[in-house]
Amino acid sequence: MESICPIDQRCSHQISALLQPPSPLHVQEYFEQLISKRQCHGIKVKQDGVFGKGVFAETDFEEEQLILKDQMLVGAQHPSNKIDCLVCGYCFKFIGSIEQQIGRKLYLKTLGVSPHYGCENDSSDEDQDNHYVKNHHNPENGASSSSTSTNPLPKMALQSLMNGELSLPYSSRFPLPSVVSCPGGCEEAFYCSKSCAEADWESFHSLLCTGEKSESLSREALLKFIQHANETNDIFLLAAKAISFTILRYRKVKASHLRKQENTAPSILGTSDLSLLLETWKPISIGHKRRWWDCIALPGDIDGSDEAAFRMQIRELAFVSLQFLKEAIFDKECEPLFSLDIYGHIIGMFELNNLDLVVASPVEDYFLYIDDLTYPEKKEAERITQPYLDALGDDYSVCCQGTAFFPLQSCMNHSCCPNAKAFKREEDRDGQATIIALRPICKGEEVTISYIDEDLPFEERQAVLADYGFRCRCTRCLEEEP
Ligand SMILES: C[S@@+](CC[C@H](N)C(=O)[O-])C[C@H]1O[C@@H](n2cnc3c(N)ncnc32)[C@H](O)[C@@H]1O
Repeated sequence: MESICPIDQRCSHQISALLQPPSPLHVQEYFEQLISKRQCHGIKVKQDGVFGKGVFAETDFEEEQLILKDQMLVGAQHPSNKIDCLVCGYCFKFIGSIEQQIGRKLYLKTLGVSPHYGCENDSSDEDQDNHYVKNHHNPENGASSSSTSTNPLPKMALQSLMNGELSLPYSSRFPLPSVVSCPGGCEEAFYCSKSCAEADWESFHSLLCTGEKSESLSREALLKFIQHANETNDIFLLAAKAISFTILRYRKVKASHLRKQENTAPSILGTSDLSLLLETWKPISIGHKRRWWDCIALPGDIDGSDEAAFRMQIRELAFVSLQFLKEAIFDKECEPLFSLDIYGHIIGMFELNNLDLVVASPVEDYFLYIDDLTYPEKKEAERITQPYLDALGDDYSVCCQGTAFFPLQSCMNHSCCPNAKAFKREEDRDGQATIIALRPICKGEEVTISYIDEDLPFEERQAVLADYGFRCRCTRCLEEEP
């Protein structure tokens, strides 16, 4: 039976205001501000294209020229990747040291810590056919953890690597920022600097931290929410970040308004302000969205006659997740954000727009550097490094992987003959999205990327794009359509 969310009924007026597309003027102003902040003046977002919003060149670009570096609005490392890579929880740069990266990964594996922070083998089969998990727009090289570790090393050696007692040859050529702990004491989030720790705390983490300084209502409920997300779909963690971001912005803006009007009657405190909520929700309101259970493609192994039941199952999954989240961080003044309708639309927005978050690993660079040394330095170095490389197996090169919503990049439409692509260059070592021209692009031309492998045949491309909720009408598809 369908679960009823009382907030959907109670706040129907506010929910429809939140889901109303912002006016073209507001959209224009928002993107102009973003473009100026990002200093990527070669592009413009236009709203009147064939596919809604689109990004257009305001200048000529040469082949391989950088078009855009976009900062994410919300993003997260996949839980399963947290064993492989220790990265800043805000900017996603690798942190610690080469020794710490290697030691930590091997140590956690010897402890049998699984991607879901439980016992190994308890969930991997489930993942194989988990219909709720999807790969997002894949920029490039998304190497996945293959867990082919062969030769385990003694725990003592790994601990020495982690705590800095043991250093590996030439590792000082790959310096990483020192690890800064979470100010809330959760021991789950780490940062590259105090400023990243503070920015994350203020934007998202103060409500989602499970440490003793957490500002959540219930750390137990938060832990249940996180566990449920880790066991089902980590997109819920991203949705929680979007909600937390909006609540924290709402409180900040409201406090500053109140400071400005010191004489305002105290009764305004505690009353909900829809226009303020709409203002703080604006960055999310602008993203193209549909309800998750309406837009998700029907998996190939589900019969068409079971479609309604499948969509209901997804809706129920979101409902369960939302109940945990509500218990953990509910805010009466932002009540509509806890409606199932809004939750579904936030997740749908990620489904339709997100880009894979990929940051190359310095551990891979390190081993490649050792491999490139010449005799006798190489032999000497490998005497020490080879056991670690053997223990890591294929996993030595696993990059940071996650998913993120990028406000400007997400306005780029898809083409099966794109003129640009998401591509991390050697120097791009954090979570920003980087868009590069694939060929010369003239001023006025639309900048398009491919969300999928465009080398696939026509029907297969359409099947993969169904996951993104549309049938492609790019020039190539219109020509190839039978
Ligand atoms: C990531 S968004 C791109 C920005 C979007 N046009 C907007 O208005 O926000 C992807 C959505 O744009 C539309 N779209 C993008 N490329 C398309 C294409 N080649 N053919 C048809 N629709 C496309 C689809 O509605 C798709 O779900």
